Amino acid sequence: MVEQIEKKEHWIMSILQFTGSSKVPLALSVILAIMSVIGGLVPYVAVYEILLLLIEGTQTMQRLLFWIAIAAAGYIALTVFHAISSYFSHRAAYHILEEIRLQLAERLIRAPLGHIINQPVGKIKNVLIDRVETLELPLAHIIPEGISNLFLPIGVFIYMLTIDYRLALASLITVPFALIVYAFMMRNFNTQYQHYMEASNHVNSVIVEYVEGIEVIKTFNQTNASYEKFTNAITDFKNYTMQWFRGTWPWMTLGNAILPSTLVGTLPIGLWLYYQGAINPAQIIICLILSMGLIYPLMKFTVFINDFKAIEYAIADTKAYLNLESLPITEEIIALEHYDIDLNDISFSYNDEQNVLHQLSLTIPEKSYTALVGPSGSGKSTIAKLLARFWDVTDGSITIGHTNIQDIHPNKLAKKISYVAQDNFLFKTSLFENIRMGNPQASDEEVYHAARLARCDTFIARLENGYDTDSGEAGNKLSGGEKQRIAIARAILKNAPIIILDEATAFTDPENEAEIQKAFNELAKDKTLIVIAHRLSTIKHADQIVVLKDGSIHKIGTHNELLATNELYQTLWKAHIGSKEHGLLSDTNPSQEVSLND
Ligand SMILES: Nc1ncnc2c1ncn2[C@@H]1O[C@H](COP(=O)(O)OP(=O)(O)OP(=O)(O)O)[C@@H](O)[C@H]1O
Repeated sequence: MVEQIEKKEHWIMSILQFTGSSKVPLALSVILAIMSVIGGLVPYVAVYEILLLLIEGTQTMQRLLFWIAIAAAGYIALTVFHAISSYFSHRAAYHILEEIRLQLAERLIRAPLGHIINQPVGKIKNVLIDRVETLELPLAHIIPEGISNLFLPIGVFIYMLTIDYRLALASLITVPFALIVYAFMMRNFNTQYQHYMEASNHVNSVIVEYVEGIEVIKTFNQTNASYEKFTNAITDFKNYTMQWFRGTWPWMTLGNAILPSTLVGTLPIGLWLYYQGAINPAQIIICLILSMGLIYPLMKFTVFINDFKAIEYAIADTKAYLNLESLPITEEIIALEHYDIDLNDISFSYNDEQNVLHQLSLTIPEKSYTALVGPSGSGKSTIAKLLARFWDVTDGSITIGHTNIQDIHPNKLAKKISYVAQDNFLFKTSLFENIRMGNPQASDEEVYHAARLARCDTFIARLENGYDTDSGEAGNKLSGGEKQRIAIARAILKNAPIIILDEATAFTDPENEAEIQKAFNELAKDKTLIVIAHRLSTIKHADQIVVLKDGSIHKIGTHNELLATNELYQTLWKAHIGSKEHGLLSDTNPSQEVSLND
């Protein structure tokens, strides 16, 4: 993700855009941090005054107590203002993180769903959780600590100038030398940091791949090769960071040794001025003390240089998602009178280069049953996803009830279509709540009824906690077919007039498959049904079967018409029957075969 660092806008400006209602806490945090710095200067002044009293011999208990009280008040102000500044900066930081995450979630919902599906889950999670989280620490700490580490030395230096400007300047004698060393150390910082981020992203993706693919790795006995890739990535990352560290460490040590050696200037010059009678003992003592503490806060501030880079990269990654194009959304609510679907001369390309659908036209009458068949890659799933507006068509239009789906508000469209995929996602809650998601207003009885219609009740009853079983716990115990039946129950509850069904390719259990068919039948009653068919025997009774080839409609007809006249359909049918005979498909027992219209 390092490829597109946002150059146009500085990250500070980007962060300010996310501050929203936390602008006031943020401003308060800055003001209080400055007040804390001023409080931090007071004890130095008090010590100087006490020194003066002692050297001049004018001290009285009352005067000494007065300055001690002033010093204590300054110290208390430093601590209290710093603490409150820190509180406000944390509040602002959490608010900014919340704002960024909400905006990201909003943008993900508005972006073409296909774009999101196309992204590796690990990458989105990485940005939404980890990258955004990296902002918290620096954002919360930069204001109170950054301001005090930067402004306290500046304040101390100004105070030294008021005591004796020559000693003040003498305290900076080492700074130019240290800066030269640091400049040398930082000469490749941007490039090195970019490489570091690349290496870090690589190692993260290899780890995610290793964990996600562990089943395949084991099945195909890839353990050694994959483990080697995994360990190599980790070792390479370690080697890279070590090499970077080795390259900078000597310079850092040298710079850190030179920078705080302020006594190199203040001690000889101070003594010389003292013997010249140009300054008094109080001036030399306080300047020596101040000069010794002058540089350390500045050195602490350098820690933030790394944090600034981390923020810059996190903001760039975040903005890459925030800048995702969003589907044009109409706010107008159009009432749909009926649900005929028309594909008018549609073409579609996933990558703006090559069309995968070519000027395709199709009419799907309301409450009819349409099956999409064709060789792998012919465009069946693409059509289904375009109907659900996961993407917008590149050319042409799709209408429902003569209304272009682009003119239907996405929430409304979502209400009208149930998309039952092969790989059905169960949310991390009970199976009962997973079904209820189809219609959050549904009563408990309606949920049970939908589950019964979708033939879920028997297998759910087998689970120890029944409907209350957590989906995570149940996930491992449920077959793909059983999960699909949960999705069907959800869709039955939703009761949308249009059903798109991606028929599962691989269910080996004939009993399960017959149950799925029965569940489909319940779902399909009185609905416009579009099935992406992988098993032709299940769609024999479809009103129309659309045979697709290379992204175009090859032929449309009923099963019998196509079997009699269409060569491609005959081939597909033979292949299907062949695989049945060879037991590759489960529906070997004709008695189990239940058509959708049975
Ligand atoms: N997300 C995607 N990004 C880019 N290209 C894609 C994407 N999904 C599908 N394609 C391409 O679009 C074409 C049509 O694919 P599609 O998945 O619609 O075919 P299909 O008929 O459903 O195939 P299958 O029966 O194997 O599922 C194929 O060439 C495929 O490689």
